[in-house]
Amino acid sequence: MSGAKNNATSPSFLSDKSAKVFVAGHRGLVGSAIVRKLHALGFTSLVLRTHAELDLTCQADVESFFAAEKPQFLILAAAKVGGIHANNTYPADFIAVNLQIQTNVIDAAYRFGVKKLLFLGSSCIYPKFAPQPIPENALLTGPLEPTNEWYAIAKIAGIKMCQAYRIQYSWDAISGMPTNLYGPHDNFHPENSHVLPALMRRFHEAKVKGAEEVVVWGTGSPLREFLHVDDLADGVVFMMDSYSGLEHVNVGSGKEVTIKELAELVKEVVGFEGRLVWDSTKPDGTPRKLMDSSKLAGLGWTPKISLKDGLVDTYSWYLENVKQ
Ligand SMILES: NC(=O)C1=CN([C@@H]2O[C@H](COP(=O)(O)OP(=O)(O)OC[C@H]3O[C@@H](n4cnc5c(N)ncnc54)[C@H](OP(=O)(O)O)[C@@H]3O)[C@@H](O)[C@H]2O)C=CC1
Ligand SMILES: C[C@H]1O[C@H](OP(=O)(O)OP(=O)(O)OC[C@H]2O[C@@H](n3cnc4c(=O)[nH]c(N)nc43)[C@H](O)[C@@H]2O)[C@@H](O)[C@@H](O)C1=O
Repeated sequence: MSGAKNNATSPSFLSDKSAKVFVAGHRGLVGSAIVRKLHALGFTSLVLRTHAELDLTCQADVESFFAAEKPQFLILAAAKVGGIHANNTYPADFIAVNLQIQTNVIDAAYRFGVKKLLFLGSSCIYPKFAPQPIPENALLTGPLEPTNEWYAIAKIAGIKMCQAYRIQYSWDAISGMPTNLYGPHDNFHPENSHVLPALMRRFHEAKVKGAEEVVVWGTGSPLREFLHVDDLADGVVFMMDSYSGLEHVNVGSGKEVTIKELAELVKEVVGFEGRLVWDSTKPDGTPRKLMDSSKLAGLGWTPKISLKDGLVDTYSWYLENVKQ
């Protein structure tokens, strides 16, 4: 990353709590956590639009929105998101919708005077067999995991778009790469969600029905790193205030578990007492994707919420908000 004009900076994010901040995707897992965090910090002028109010895949509508609202800061948490099955089943949606949203939003944000933008990618941008823990510079060093390469290609394009606008226009666009996330407002869809909310719902429903077994996908051997979304929101605000660089930044917990260990933990938190049955016809995906988050730690940020505490918090949210 040498030789680039990458020193664009903007005024401190936290110094003006009345600044207009557009949180795109504010009803999702990540966007809602960022809104909670910004409200707790005293931000008074958040700009929020649901998907129904503003379809970010529509360039003309995005332009009209920016022309009218002129936000000063932008956190891009709107995207087409899903677990391994959804990624594998709807590749056209994952590449097209994500390219459309991020291209429209990043370009309009620059042209309509946003001072700083943070783009959210994902740990799936890295090669399937990247060195572990995965450093930022492992990007584009090997083939991607096939189950999510369409989504990953879109996310890589988003990182590169932020870099290109920083280099050509000295514009303060940064990218954060979160690991697998979970928490309140997650998607608990039985097939299209990520593993943690999928298992929480399946164990809960099995407990209520008195079922003897629950099916879990794959072999149980893949390793995953999980971060509570409130930690991510804290990290995003930290980056908005403290990071202005060309390279994307990993945001992880630094702790990994096998899917089998995760399943046992979710089972315990939910209180399901039956057996686990492994469906090895379902894909395992990447064998391991622990990120090296030492760059963010070196800047002064570390996560706080343990997986066990985060699961208890998420299950209590699920009981109050989702279960029938
Ligand atoms: N969940 C995870 O484990 C991880 C997520 N990330 C990244 O974090 C970001 C947020 O993900 P997450 O919160 O989990 O996703 P969610 O699916 O929970 O939320 C996505 C949000 O995007 C909005 N949205 C989707 N399509 C459009 C559209 N065409 N126009 C306007 N808004 C739209 C949705 O709006 P509405 O609610 O109104 O429909 C929703 O608020 C994404 O960039 C994702 O890649 C990265 C790593 C892991
Ligand atoms: C965040 C990340 O999320 C996706 O990648 P992933 O990490 O593979 O995500 P996942 O949560 O869906 O699965 C994790 C593991 O868990 C196993 N597994 C068991 N039982 C269930 C189950 O019931 N549902 C799901 N979804 N998985 C299950 C599953 O077989 C796999 O081995 C990317 O597509 C991409 O979107 C991305 O960036």
